[in-house]
Amino acid sequence: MSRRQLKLGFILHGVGPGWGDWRHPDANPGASTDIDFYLRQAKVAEAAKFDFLFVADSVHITEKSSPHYLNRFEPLTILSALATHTTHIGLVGTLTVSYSEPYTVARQFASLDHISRGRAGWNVVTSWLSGSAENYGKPVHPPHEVRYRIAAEHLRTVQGLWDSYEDDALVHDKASGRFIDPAKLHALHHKGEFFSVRGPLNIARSPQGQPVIFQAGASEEGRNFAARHAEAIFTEGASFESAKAYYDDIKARAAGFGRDPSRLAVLPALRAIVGRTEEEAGRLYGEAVGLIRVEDALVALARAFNEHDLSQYPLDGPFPDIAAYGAQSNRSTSERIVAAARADNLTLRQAALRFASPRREFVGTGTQVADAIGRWFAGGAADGFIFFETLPRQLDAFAAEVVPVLRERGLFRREYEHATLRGNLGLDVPENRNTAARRQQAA
Ligand SMILES: Cc1cc2nc3c(=O)[nH]c(=O)nc-3n(C[C@H](O)[C@H](O)[C@H](O)COP(=O)(O)O)c2cc1C
Repeated sequence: MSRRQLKLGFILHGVGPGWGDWRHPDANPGASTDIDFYLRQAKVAEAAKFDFLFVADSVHITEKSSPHYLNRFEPLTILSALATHTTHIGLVGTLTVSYSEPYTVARQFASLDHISRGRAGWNVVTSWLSGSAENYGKPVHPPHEVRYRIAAEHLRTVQGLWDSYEDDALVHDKASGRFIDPAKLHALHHKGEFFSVRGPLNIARSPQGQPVIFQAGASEEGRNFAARHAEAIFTEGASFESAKAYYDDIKARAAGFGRDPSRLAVLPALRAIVGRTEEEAGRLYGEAVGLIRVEDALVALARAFNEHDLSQYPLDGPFPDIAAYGAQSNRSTSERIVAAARADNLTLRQAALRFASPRREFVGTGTQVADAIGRWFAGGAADGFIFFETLPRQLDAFAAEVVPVLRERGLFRREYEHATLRGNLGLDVPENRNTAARRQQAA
C-alpha cells in the first residue's frame, strides 16, 4: 500500500487576508485584481506540486471590509483564466448556495471542469453575512439551520444535473446524423422545498465525472453536512488539540454516514511564516504582527458576529456579551472566540489582537515548519493544509524551504500522480447514477 501523503492547497488571496497586508513595503495593493499576480502564484504552486489553488468568496462588502474583499475577482472567472495556463493543479472556488441557482452553478463548475480537463472543485458555502440578502433582492438572510437545509438540497440538485448525460451519450455519428443518444440524456425533475429544476443540464459529464466537493462546516449542522457530502474539508485549526478533536469528530461522523473516512481530506488553515534562518523567520513574524492595527483587528473579529460594531465597547474592558450576534452568522468561529475570551479572561483588545495574529507554531525555518506540519499529519489532526500567504512571497519561501524537506521525509509528492484533481486527491470518479440504474435494471 502506498504511504499516506500530505494534500496541499494554496489560497489565492491577492493582496492578503489581513486588513493591513497591503501596507507591507513589498505588497502590491492591486494584487487582488491583477491577473499577472495570480498567474505567477499559480505557476509557483504548480511547480511545487500543490494539489490545488483555492479562491474564497463572499457576496457582501462594506467600506470596512478587508482590502482583498473590497476589490477582487469572481472565483469561477479567475479560475477559468488560470486553467488555460496550468496543467495539473486543481482549481477550487467558493460559490454560495444561499444566493445562486443550482442550474447555473452546475453549468459553471462543469464548464470549469471541461476547460481544465478535470481539475475543478466547488467549495460549498452558505454565506454568513446577513447583508448578502440585500444584494440579491431577498427580504431576509436565511437563518443558520435553514441555510444548511438549502445547502443539502442545492448540492443534491447540482450533482443530479451533473449526471444529465451518461458518459457515452454524445455519439457524434456523422453517417447516421445522430449527435446524441437521447436515451442517455436524463431530465432531473427535481421539486423540493427551495428549488425546482427540470433539467437536463446543457453540458456533458465532465472529465472528473463530478467536480470535487469541498466544504468547511464547523457547527453541528455544518459538520454533519461536511461529513455527509464533502470530499475535502477546510477548518481553522486554531491549535493541534482543537484540530485533532475536529478531525476525529468529522471522520467518525463520515463513518457513521457509511463513508470511508480515508476518502475525506481534512485540511486546516496554515498561516506559516518561513525564513532561511530562525532569525529571519522571527523578523518576518514581527513584520506580520507589525501590520496589525487594533482598529482593523476589531473589524476582523466582528466579521464572525455579522459585522456587529465593536467600536462601541471599551477596548480595555472585559470581552462584551455579543454571542447572540454570532449565533446566526459564523456560528462556530464566534463561539470559539467567545469561549477563548472567557477562558483566558481577555479584554476586547487582547481578543482582537490574538485572533488577528499568526500562530507561532508554524513560524520558523523550512525544517521547523516541516516538523510542525509532520506533527499535525502524523498525530491525526490533518490530512494536509490550505496554505495562506501571510507576507508577500511566502509561497515562494514555502516552496523553496519547506516542500523539499517534506519530500525528503516521504510526506509529499515529487510529481503529480494524475492529471485530475480527483486523481491527485485519491478520489474515485463517481459512476453516473443513470448508468448505474440502467446497469442494475439489466442485472
Ligand atoms: C479555510 C476556510 C475557508 C473558507 N472559505 C470560505 C469562503 O470562501 N466563503 C465563505 O462564505 N465561507 C468560507 N469559510 C467559512 C465556512 O464556509 C463556514 O461558514 C465556517 O467554517 C463556519 O461554519 P458553520 O457554518 O458550520 O458555522 C471558510 C472557512 C475556512 C476554515
